[in-house]
Amino acid sequence: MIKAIVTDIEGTTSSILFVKDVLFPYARANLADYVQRHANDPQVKALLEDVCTEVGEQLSTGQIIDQLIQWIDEDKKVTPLKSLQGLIWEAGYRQGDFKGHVYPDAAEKIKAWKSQGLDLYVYSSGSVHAQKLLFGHTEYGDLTPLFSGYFDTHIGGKKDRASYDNIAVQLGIPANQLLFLSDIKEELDAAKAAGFQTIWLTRDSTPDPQAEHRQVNSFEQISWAKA
Ligand SMILES: CSCCC(=O)C(=O)COP(=O)(O)O
Ligand SMILES: [Mg+2]
Repeated sequence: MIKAIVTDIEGTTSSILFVKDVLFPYARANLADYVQRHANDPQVKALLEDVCTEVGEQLSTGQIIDQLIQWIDEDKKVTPLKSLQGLIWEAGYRQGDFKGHVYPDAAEKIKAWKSQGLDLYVYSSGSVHAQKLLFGHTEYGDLTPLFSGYFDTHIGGKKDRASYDNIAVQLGIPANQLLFLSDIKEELDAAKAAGFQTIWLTRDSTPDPQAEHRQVNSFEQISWAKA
């Protein structure tokens, strides 16, 4: 029996191309200007210090910007980078430069599950702020009221079993009553090791019935046995 669903974003509810071709380039193009203008804001200042801690040395603002750009280019899931990206995307969403992409089948199922009484959570490498912005600005309107909570890399990396142990403890739900949805096998392996049920979104390829986690290419195909 499933009590709650925890979903990934990129490649699962939302297109990889939206993240890679819209969000990441927008953050890259606006990063230097944003950091220079906000370097003394307490929140940004703390994030810039976290970058220095992460690399293990004191860097100038220019060096921090270069490091952040390198991490964007390498798609590194480093917590201060993900937090800064969220702050930069905020302006893009508010100005209407882009909308948060959500596949129609995902939007429909998320609404249906919520109305059936399931609790829905997000677990993404994007910061909680970025997650709320994406689901708050979709072509189906604001989907954030459908979610009961959000997790990002502050709880741990998505390929680490301990992160899923922590999520289950925080939710107060036995892991075997939690369903995790993702497009990345290593994330699903970690969730399964923690006792979660798992479904693998393949989106652009035909599901493989022999795969280690049940594969589907649309939320429409997601179902489970009712105990
Ligand atoms: C919150 S949208 C931006 C997604 C993002 O920054 C990212 O790194 C994708 O991570 P995910 O864990 O959703 O695959
Ligand atoms: Mg993903």
